[in-house]
Amino acid sequence: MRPLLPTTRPWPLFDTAATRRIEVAALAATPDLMARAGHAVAKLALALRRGDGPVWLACGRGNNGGDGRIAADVLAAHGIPTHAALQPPASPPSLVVDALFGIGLNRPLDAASAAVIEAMNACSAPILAVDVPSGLLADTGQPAGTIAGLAADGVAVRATHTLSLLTLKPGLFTGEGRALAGRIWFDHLGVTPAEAPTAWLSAPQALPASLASHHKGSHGQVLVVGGAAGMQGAARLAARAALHAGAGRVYVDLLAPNDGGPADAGQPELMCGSLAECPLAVGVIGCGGGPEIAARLPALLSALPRAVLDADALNAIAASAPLQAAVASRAPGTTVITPHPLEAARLLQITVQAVQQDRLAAAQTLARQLRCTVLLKGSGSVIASPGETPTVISTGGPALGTAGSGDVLAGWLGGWCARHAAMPLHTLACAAAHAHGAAGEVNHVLPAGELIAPMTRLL
Ligand SMILES: NC(=O)C1=CN([C@@H]2O[C@H](COP(=O)(O)OP(=O)(O)OC[C@H]3O[C@@H](n4cnc5c(N)ncnc54)[C@H](O)[C@@H]3O)[C@@H](O)[C@H]2O)[C@@H](O)CC1
Repeated sequence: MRPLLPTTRPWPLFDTAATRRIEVAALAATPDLMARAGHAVAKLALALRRGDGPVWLACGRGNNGGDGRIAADVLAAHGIPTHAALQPPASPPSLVVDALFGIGLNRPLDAASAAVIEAMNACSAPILAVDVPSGLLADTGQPAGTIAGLAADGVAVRATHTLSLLTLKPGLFTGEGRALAGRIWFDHLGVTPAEAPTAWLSAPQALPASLASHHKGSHGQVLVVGGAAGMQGAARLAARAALHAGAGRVYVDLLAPNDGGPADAGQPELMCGSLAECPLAVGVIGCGGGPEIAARLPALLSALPRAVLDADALNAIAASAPLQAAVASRAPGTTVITPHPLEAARLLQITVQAVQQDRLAAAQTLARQLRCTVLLKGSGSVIASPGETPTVISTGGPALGTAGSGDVLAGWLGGWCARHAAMPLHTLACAAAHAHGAAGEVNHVLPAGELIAPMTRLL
């Protein structure tokens, strides 16, 4: 057994309904699934235990608790002191096994359950969550919350490790799931699902290498339109990213007066240009665009063959039904939008909380409404396109939470759309988001422009 991430292969994710169907189908041939699950938990528990104290197994009433009770028996058979109860042991535990709730959690927590979760979180020992950290919804990666009036709303186990059993669940990889699950392990219990996945978990994607005969004309053009007064850096970051992603030519159309100056004094390869000069370019539209971008959008949306729409372009589209219709009427497979949760909320006319409550559903709804690829940013970015199984990005971290990081992603994606013109936008969006996330997995502050060099090294 080894931790799942980082992964070199994509993994299928299955929501609760699919997991239950898989479980029913598997139980016919493999009636000892729970014994397998309990043994897997015990095996990992043995490896994670720190010190000589008892292993505290907090076991709920359902099958998640059943896994925990079998693990307790296996550990005891190995001579490990165990404490299978909802109250903590008298002496500090060497490991906490959270087997309170798994995929069966389907309503807000009551005070008693919240208290058990808080007691687990208060332990200094590592916490191994069985299947899903208790309190977290397996489908969405959001805490189930507590019944009205409890102070501990949103309480969930903060696991150091989670052993996902039978299937991998989407909620472990998006929303709060990434923060609560800790290091994720997986045991398929010997079952190969026949179901189509609910979503895919991303892996690095190899893109086609250039041929020796390729030249700058083969590598496509990008036109970045944005950079209103005071926000020109956003457009320049996007343009630099497009350049380093390998676009043959990158033009910048700054919305603030540039008085004949260079597109970017620090990056002489970038050129000034406009829609009239490069009508066949991939558009990267909206980075630092301000309200001024709205007036440019109708012409850009009707002319450019491929477009990445970001930031203020999305705010303008959210505020205008004709612009929404213009996006939706573009040819299928030619448009990507890259909203963060607030931009997605504006586009969907719902709250940010509603977007975050079910990020997969929000991205899929937007993709359907605007008939385009949606890259919903945030912890566990989600890519959805009409007719495609969505992808959850397995990379990323808080270092990406800085101004300009989204501009780099939009520009990079635009660069890849230009260079790899034959590849589907959905694939390119997944690949770009994965690479961007991988570059951001550092434990130090990372100004957005400094994402570009590690992304280049990942090529
Ligand atoms: N059946 C099997 O053979 C297998 C079961 N597995 C385990 O079984 C788990 C699913 O088991 P269950 O379907 O029994 O579900 P759980 O064990 O997650 O919990 C179900 C129980 O909790 C109750 N409940 C839900 N939300 C509650 C709340 N907020 N407050 C209080 N009670 C609440 C439900 O009414 C139900 O009684 C998986 O997560 C996994 O750990 C896996 O080991 C795979 C094999």
